[in-house]
Amino acid sequence: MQIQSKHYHTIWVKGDRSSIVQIIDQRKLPFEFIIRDLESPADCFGAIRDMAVRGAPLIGVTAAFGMYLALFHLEGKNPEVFLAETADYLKSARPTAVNLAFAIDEMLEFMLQNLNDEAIMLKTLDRANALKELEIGFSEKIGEFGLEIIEKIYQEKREPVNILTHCNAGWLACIDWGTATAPIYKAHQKGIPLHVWVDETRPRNQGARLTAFELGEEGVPHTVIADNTGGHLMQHGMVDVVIVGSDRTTVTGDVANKIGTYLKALAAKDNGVPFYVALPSTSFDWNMEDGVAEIPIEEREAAEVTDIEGWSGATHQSVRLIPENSRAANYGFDVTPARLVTGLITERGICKANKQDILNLFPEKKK
Ligand SMILES: CSC[C@@H](O)[C@@H](O)C(=O)COP(=O)(O)O
Repeated sequence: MQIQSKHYHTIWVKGDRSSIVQIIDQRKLPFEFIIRDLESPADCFGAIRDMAVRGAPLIGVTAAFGMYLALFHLEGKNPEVFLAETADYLKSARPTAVNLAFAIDEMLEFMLQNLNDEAIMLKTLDRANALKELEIGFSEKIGEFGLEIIEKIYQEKREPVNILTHCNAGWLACIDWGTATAPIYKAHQKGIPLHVWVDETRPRNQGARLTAFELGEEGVPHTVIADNTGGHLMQHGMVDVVIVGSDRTTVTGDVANKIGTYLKALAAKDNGVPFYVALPSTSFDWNMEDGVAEIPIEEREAAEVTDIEGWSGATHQSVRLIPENSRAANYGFDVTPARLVTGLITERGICKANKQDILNLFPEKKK
């Protein structure tokens, strides 16, 4: 059963019930469209850890709403201590995406400053909503800058532009627009003919399930491929550009993104295919210099590799994929060194993946 076309944000506060935050549960898409209520920091933690919400900007904003929901659970507690503990707790939900710590730190600072304000509920809600709008605005700007890359390729080629992407860095991951997908949506809206190669993105298949769903909803021509196909396509001139997202990019331009991204970057380098990373400034780690050595890489349950989920008719099923006595490892992300990255598409423009160029774009981050 394919769900009906509908474009939502991926998180919002429930109409007249400001103590309830709602999300689209991404675990059952594209076959089931489920909206879930989050009513506490623990609900937000669970949604992030179990990947009902996922994608760097969205998990940051979900945690921001988690901090807001903490205000409904203050009774009998020391507010300063409880909020600081809640911040640490939410930060521990997933380790790699830096947007999580960014959003939580912003919220904690704001809430501690306004603890004695009788309008703290409203003000904190406004702050969480402002972070949500910030991410949406960043994604849209990324789309405008990234459009220039696709447009230039089309002007030279005069044939549909073939773009390869990995995982889901789309509106589901970013509340609206997406990072890697925003340039694609902008180009499609402008009438530039294009086609997207969608890596399935084992083990959780965010490409096959979510990116393909998104592109289909928007009417963007696309083809889902097994994860190992990209190199072959690049060798045969079938990819004009690779655009991916990022969970954490160092100030030197090393890029952590979904496992398998690094191999795509290597293949792109070997074949002279431009490899772009689209990311908002909230996905930069301004304190890290060496991505391979320093970025914490999430390891998830082996069951995501040993078993595979699918839908048979209206039934959701999970089946074993590997021998009962074989072990499985499940690294969630890898790091693509800056030397393999053609450019970073940010909300302020496109820059090379090196410290000088990144800080020229974000001079306020210079130390
Ligand atoms: C703008 S989304 C960038 C990344 O968050 C995305 O590419 C990705 O790797 C998501 O991983 P996920 O494990 O699904 O949260």
